[in-house]
Amino acid sequence: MGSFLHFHPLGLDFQLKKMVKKIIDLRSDTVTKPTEAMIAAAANADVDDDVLGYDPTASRFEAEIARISGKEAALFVPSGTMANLISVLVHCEVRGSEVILGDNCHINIYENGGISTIGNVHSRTVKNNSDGTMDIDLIEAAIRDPQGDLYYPSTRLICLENTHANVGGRCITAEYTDKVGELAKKHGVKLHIDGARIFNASTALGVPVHRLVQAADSVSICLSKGLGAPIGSVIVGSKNFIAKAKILRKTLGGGMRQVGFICAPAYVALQENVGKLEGDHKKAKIFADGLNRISGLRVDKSSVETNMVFFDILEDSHIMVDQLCKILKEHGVLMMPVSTSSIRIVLHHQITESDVQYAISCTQQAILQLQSERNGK
Ligand SMILES: Cc1ncc(COP(=O)(O)O)c(C=O)c1O
Ligand SMILES: C[C@@H](O)[C@H](N)C(=O)O
Repeated sequence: MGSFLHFHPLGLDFQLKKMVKKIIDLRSDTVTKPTEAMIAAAANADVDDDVLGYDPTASRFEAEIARISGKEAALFVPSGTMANLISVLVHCEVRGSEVILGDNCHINIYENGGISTIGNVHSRTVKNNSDGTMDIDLIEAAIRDPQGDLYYPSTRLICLENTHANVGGRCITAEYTDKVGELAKKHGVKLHIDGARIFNASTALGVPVHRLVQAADSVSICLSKGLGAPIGSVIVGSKNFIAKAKILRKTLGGGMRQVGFICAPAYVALQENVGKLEGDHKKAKIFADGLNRISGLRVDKSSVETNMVFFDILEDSHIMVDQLCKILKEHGVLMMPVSTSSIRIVLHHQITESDVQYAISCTQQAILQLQSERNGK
């Protein structure tokens, strides 16, 4: 799977809005709009100053997500990027720390190198396999020898990502995570899971979230992805870890006052949308099958485990990704180019099965249009 090209929000010009009645936004599961229930929850939230004291709605929400994840405590933060940044920096609070992470993971590619530029943490990448894991023996080989501290950074953390976005939203099993956790303990290092889509993994594997993250010392969980909240992520971990995370959140400017106003919609998302994830996964499989029936396109069906579909435009089709996305945009279908020959689509609860069929049909028509233009017909 490629990484994103220069990602610029696909701005919608006025003409586009005139031409189509509905935008089918498949760029990400981050694009959902708050539901009426979420808006009502925000408007009626019981709030207070969460810096001077605590916001009651935030506290209730944090307690609930700590319970679900099987951890002692939780902390609401504005984004998944901040959740990962804070988690890594708390684990690696000693100068000269190093984190081991996948070469294709979100923290390594899409978070502006914040763990280094802000946190002075050195990162050491290990190749991500096509299923999102890293070979256990390669992780162990990357752990620095404490005897070499005159030369080497000190390994303090290993990061996993579940589901793994850049390999297609694939799930990491509890058994694999446990093995990495055992390795971490053996070497006295900690384990963080970027669980932006951990609920998708839980749904697809049929394994509770608390079991998937049992071996982790900390987890970041996004409410703003497939769960459909407008804003927010949560860090879960021990009480001591979360206490340190709360201070660092404030240091980073993430201390929020009446935060219940945005926790309330996130709470609604947690209560109402976990059950919809299975439908998102089903729509992804339907989409993948539909694309595979279009000549010139290919989807590796084995990689479609959750709500993401990456598809390739075959070289002999002579079709450019940007050409295809442009025509689809004119028909109200938005997709995310991830390389010069592949495109990502992400399903979410605001995409219907008929939207899926319409998008497949538009893709088929666009391909035919481009091929006939190329053949000069
Ligand atoms: C796997 C993963 N982790 C972390 C993030 C960061 O979340 P946010 O966009 O809320 O910063 C994302 C994307 O949004 C993601 O896909
Ligand atoms: C763009 C990327 O950062 C985001 N996490 C997504 O999956 O859409």
